[in-house]
Amino acid sequence: MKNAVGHVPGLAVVLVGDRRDSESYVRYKIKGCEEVGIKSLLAELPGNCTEDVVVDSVSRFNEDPSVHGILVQLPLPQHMDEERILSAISLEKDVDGFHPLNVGNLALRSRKPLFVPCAAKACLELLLQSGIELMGKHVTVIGRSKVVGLPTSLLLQRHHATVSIIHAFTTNPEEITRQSDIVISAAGVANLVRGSWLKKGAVVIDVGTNPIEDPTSDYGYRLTGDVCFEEAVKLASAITPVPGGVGPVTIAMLLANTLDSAKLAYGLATESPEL
Ligand SMILES: NC(=O)C1=CN([C@@H]2O[C@H](COP(=O)(O)OP(=O)(O)OC[C@H]3O[C@@H](n4cnc5c(N)ncnc54)[C@H](OP(=O)(O)O)[C@@H]3O)[C@@H](O)[C@H]2O)C=CC1
Ligand SMILES: Nc1nc(=O)c2c([nH]1)NC[C@@H]1CN(c3ccc(C(=O)N[C@@H](CCC(=O)O)C(=O)O)cc3)C=[N+]21
Repeated sequence: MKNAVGHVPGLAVVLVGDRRDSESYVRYKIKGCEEVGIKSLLAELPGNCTEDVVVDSVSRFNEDPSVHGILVQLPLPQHMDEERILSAISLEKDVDGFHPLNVGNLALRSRKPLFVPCAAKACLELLLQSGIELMGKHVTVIGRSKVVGLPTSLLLQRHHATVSIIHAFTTNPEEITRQSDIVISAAGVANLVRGSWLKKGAVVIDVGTNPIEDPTSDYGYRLTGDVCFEEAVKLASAITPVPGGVGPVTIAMLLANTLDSAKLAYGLATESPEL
């Protein structure tokens, strides 16, 4: 085994524009890096810059050997081609797991992606660490985005769960969730999932982080989940709160992906960890 002393993992974050929520999520990520000894680099670009400027920034981080993970904070400004920018991140540094090849390899059970998106990994980690069996269980994922819903549903299928996916065009979503052993909500709609949507004993994971106005808070808003917690907590056998639930675990998974990437780069690991 090679001596790991002196090897410092590095994470580069590209933040385009000045959305307050994005700025605060990026701050959490950088704080997380500081806490565990990962070097962080931040490229802050103006919202009106060109797509090429963002791609150039990504390319510089691709070339930088001290950087093992690159994250382009989403959403990007409307005028930018998200697909092009995310595809510019080199596969070995795609710690967000959004590169089409990583997504494709997650979908193909005969293959293994280098990195799995952090929020999906966080949901799985919460379930596994809580000793919740997945094989044969009916899991409903609300949302099908590249960031959360899609990778979560793919990852759970790899763990042999039977997965239903609900999106904005699903009629009678509550009929589906009421039959589910586990409900994972990532719709970005405050209080979407009511107590009446759940069967007794269901496991509920609330990924949603929705800002709602709150004049009593320092920032004028506070975060609430997709799940009506007061109702759901009466039925659920286990439930995650917002804040203080999936979010901090997502950050931990980003740090874990960055460490895994550094290990591969320094030859301290030969393949990505099992999913
Ligand atoms: N805690 C954490 O670690 C993280 C939290 N988040 C939070 O998770 C939430 C989702 O994020 P993200 O996936 O990026 O958001 P997107 O807006 O990209 O995706 C939302 C998904 O939810 C679906 N949806 C929207 N409204 C409804 C509805 N009324 N009923 C059913 N489905 C609906 C959409 O369907 P359609 O495809 O049909 O449009 C879409 O697939 C946000 O609140 C975000 O802040 C995100 C990442 C990490
Ligand atoms: N390229 C990219 N990758 C992402 O992973 C990504 C992204 N873009 N864009 C936005 C969403 C959102 N997201 C969150 C991560 C952590 C918390 C989090 O830690 N929340 C805490 C703190 C909330 C607070 O108090 O402000 C909590 O829920 O307790 C929330 C949301 C990652 N995302």
